[in-house]
Amino acid sequence: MTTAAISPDPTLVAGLDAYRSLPIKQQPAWPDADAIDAVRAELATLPPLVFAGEVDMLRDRLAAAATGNAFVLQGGDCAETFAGATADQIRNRVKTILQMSVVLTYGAAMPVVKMGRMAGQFAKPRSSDFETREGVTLPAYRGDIVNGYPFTEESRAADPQRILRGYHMAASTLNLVRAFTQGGFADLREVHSWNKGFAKNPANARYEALAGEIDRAIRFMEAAGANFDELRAVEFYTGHEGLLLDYERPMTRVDSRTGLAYDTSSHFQWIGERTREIDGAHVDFFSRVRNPIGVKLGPSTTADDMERLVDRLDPEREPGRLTFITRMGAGKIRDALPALLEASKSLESTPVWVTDPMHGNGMTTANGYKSRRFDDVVDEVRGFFESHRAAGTFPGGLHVELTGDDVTECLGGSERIDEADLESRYESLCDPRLNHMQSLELAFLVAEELRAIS
Ligand SMILES: O=C[C@H](O)[C@H](O)COP(=O)(O)O
Ligand SMILES: C=C(OP(=O)(O)O)C(=O)O
Ligand SMILES: [Mn+2]
Repeated sequence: MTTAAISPDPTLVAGLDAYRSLPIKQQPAWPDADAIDAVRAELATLPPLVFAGEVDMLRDRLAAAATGNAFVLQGGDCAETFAGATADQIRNRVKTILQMSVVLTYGAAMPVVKMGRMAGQFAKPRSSDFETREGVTLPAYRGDIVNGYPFTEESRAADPQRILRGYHMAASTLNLVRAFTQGGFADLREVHSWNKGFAKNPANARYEALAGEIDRAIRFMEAAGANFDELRAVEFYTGHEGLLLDYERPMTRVDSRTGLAYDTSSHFQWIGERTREIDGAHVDFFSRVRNPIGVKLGPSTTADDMERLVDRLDPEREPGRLTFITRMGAGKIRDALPALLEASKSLESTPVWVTDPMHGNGMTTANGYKSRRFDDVVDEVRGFFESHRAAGTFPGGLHVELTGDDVTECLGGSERIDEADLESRYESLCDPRLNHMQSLELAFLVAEELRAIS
């Protein structure tokens, strides 16, 4: 039986553009208004990157995390780059997320909702609109979808053609992610092979031991007659900061099945700490799409801010619709988070509570690198679990900047990366990421925290 397509409601469509008359932050200064309009028009004709039905499925999965029945793992680069969209780098990131999720699933006996900060994480909010080097001031780098990283006038000028390139890079990244996660590579029976190719280190050895246990359990169950063919494919979702509305708006389409608007640039978008003002463009725009939406909450968030965000973004109080990603900083989380958790109890909303232990823990080293201490990351994660235990709320997920490569960007971990080591392999164009080993170490720690509450 076929169902007739629902035609778009003109009021809904007009509402999607309401943000254009609201205050908006962190957008590029496009030099040519006609050029950006032409790009928006072209983007609106290109196929969606995700299907609305998948978005609905993710909302259901997040509803399970909101109610204590699943855990969300979201990871990937701070800033994806066009040059970094290679098969090797994408595979290493996917493998790292799969490995972390095995550690969490096995440790906590709980389904893990897997999501990349991938296939669209190209736009960056910045503390300053400009960067000065040796007396020369140019526009700040805002991500590959806006301008180039090289410090020249030409490269730093915002170029709308980059939006179309960003779309195509997202499409090819997503295509490979889908191939890996649907085509047998992510089969749980391959649990050992995901560890291959990574340098030997203590976290890998611990992973290998766990993979051995999983293997034995699978062989036992297979011998007992279980059919594991369902393990061949895994659900893997994509998300990125919904920052550049000249990308998000043209990617938003009215679903012919339901007549509702979906931002088809990815399954999930989050609103950043710098763009979450209640009467601003971003909150208005994302209040009108059906995707599950995240909001970053920094240490200055008040209970009132949170309540107003719930009213705007989750008026129906629908589990899975809203995710709060807290990024307080290790020194502040134990003071800032408990009050929000308490206040949330009277809102009849069930947000997914996710910890981002990266963005509140930035520092600059004496030799000039943006970095983070692994110990601070761990401390914030512990503070997150402690606060939830005390409040009786569910710590529903982890959001981290990571790469599957052996970079040296964050300090510490059992490899004891120090300031001098940062010089050997610092590749991020924005914030420092956990490397493969630090990511696995963190997953083991989170699994222990989860086991303690289950
Ligand atoms: O990823 C987050 C932000 O874009 C980043 O932390 C901003 O960095 P900045 O302070 O160097 O602009
Ligand atoms: C910009 C980011 O974070 P926040 O909005 O929390 O600063 C980010 O996640 O890259
Ligand atoms: Mn970042």
